[in-house]
Amino acid sequence: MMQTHENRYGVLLMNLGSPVSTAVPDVRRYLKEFLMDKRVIDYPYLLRALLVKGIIVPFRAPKSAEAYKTIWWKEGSPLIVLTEQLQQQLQQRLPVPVEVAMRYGDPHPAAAFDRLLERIPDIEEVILLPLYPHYAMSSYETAVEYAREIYQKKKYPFRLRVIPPYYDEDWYIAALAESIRPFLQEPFDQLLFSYHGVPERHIRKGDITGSHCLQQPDCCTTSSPAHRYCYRHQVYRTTALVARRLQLPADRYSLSFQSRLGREEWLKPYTAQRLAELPGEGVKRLLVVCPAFVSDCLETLEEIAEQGRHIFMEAGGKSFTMIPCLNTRPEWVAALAEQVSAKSGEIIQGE
Ligand SMILES: C=CC1=C(C)c2cc3[nH]c(cc4nc(cc5[nH]c(cc1n2)c(C)c5CCC(=O)O)C(CCC(=O)O)=C4C)c(C)c3C=C
Ligand SMILES: [Fe+2]
Ligand SMILES: [Fe+2]
Repeated sequence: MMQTHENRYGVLLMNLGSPVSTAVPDVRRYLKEFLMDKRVIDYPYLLRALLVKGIIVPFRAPKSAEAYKTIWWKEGSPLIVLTEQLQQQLQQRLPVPVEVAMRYGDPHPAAAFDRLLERIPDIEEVILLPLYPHYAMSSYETAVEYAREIYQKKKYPFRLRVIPPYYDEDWYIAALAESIRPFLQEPFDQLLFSYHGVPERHIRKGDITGSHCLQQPDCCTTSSPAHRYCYRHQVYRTTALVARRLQLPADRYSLSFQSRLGREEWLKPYTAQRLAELPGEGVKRLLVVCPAFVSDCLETLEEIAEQGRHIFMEAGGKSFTMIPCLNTRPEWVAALAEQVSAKSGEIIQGE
């Protein structure tokens, strides 16, 4: 690849990560790393260690391993395979190197930074593109802070630029809405936007005003500087913008939160509960989309497409259609390529 001054940069796609296999010890190792993250389970270290290593992981690892077995592909974890395919597709559209890193497990961000440096020894900038459209302490924030820590510790010679959360950006909304549009051609009663949940406490903790989030029912639709870090506001916004673009009336779509873990109150309504209730409310033909995930993964392929479908059909549903994540849709790849080329992100380090 011929390097001019303008293209002495590289791209790093960052996603969550998966276990290396569906064997219980591998799932245990992955869950430990994931749940010991202080931004995921944000209790004091000793309490977190006791809870995670003593209670959650021993019970959850065998169950999660079984769940992973139902969705695993011959090439590996869908999340990893789809992220690598996205990398390859993006690479075909860009004149600069594209690498992948995961927040948990492999490939590690240090290995990805090293590869970028190897591919362009005089590289000036790395653009970090988190594959999370919304800001949450347990997703976007932990990925970016982890990459930043490694970047600072290893004193890399390039700048690090980060693409901010894109939950309300036209290029993301257009790609998401157009991925949904073909599914609206068949008769349906409602489109459910199911987002990964987080504890309500995380939302209050991230409130930079200290007095806005979850203090009144309409906090997320009342303008506030807190929204920059409010996951609930951001998913409401994505939903409203996609619905507007698709001209969906208010009674044809709704929003819920999935994947709750533990006993705390998480964002509501819970997806599993709504799936059990919807048929009784006359919603018999359901479409489901999961916009918190860019790549299909355990939480879409197993929790929604398998378990969620079962709950809905048992409750009297007639049809359940799962809309795939953006994965490697050409419009999505093209939109990402354009964003990266525009270098519109914030320089977080090395200015
Ligand atoms: C306290 C626990 C968790 C929080 C908070 C959380 C937030 C969060 N997670 C994602 C995206 C993904 N999570 C995935 C799996 C997964 N999530 C948790 C726990 C929390 N997530 C666990 C324990 C697991 C592992 C599987 C299981 O045992 O249920 C995945 C899929 C990974 C895969 O390999 O396919 C994704 C993706 C977001 C976006 C988020 C906050 C908004
Ligand atoms: Fe999760
Ligand atoms: Fe809010």
